[in-house]
Amino acid sequence: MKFSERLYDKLQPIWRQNHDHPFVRGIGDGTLEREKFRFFMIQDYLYLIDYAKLFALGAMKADTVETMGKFAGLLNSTLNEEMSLHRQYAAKFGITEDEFEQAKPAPTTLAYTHYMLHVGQNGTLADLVAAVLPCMWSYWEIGKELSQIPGASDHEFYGEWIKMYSSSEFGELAEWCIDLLDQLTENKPEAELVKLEEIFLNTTRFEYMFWEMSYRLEMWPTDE
Ligand SMILES: Cc1ncc(CN)c(N)n1
Repeated sequence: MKFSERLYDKLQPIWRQNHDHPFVRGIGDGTLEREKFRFFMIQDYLYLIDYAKLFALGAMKADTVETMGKFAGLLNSTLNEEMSLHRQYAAKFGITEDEFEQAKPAPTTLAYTHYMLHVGQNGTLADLVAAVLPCMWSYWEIGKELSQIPGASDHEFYGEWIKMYSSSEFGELAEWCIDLLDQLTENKPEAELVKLEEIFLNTTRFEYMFWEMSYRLEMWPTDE
């Protein structure tokens, strides 16, 4: 069994919780309050800045020029394609560039990105890929599932988001990462696989927390 199949089978219960989260359901049926999506977009923009850095670290740790080039492509598509979706939504919400630049990460955003950057900086290439994969893979799964809801991809507000994450271009990037993790884990000892599983589990949990944070508009609990 490929390592990605083992991860997929093992983590289905948490993935289902992501798919069933009211934030995700609300995008799918168009009922999500715009204020929550606005909050999410700003936090996600900050998240993606750090996430893109993980791909730069991936290029550093890659042991072939081909893999290095793929990570460079992922960095480019995150900054210039995925984040352009956020810029388009920002324009719809009237969020200025300044507001994006001045925005501060919420605790969950900070914890999630710092965890990934810690793993990416201190771990192996396989550790890094295990950390970033739930992000790409789960959004692709969610995008595909929501795109099956009649009319969801044509929704005047949330349709663009669903189209981005259900697109074959996004899916190809996720598949490349899945294949890379499978290659990197071939013939690896069980102890190593258990460690990678733990990393993958942690960022899967953070994915759930990110939906929850956005749904609850969670910032720091102190008055400032
Ligand atoms: C929190 C989060 N996770 C995943 C993705 C998809 N790159 C995202 N934009 N934001």
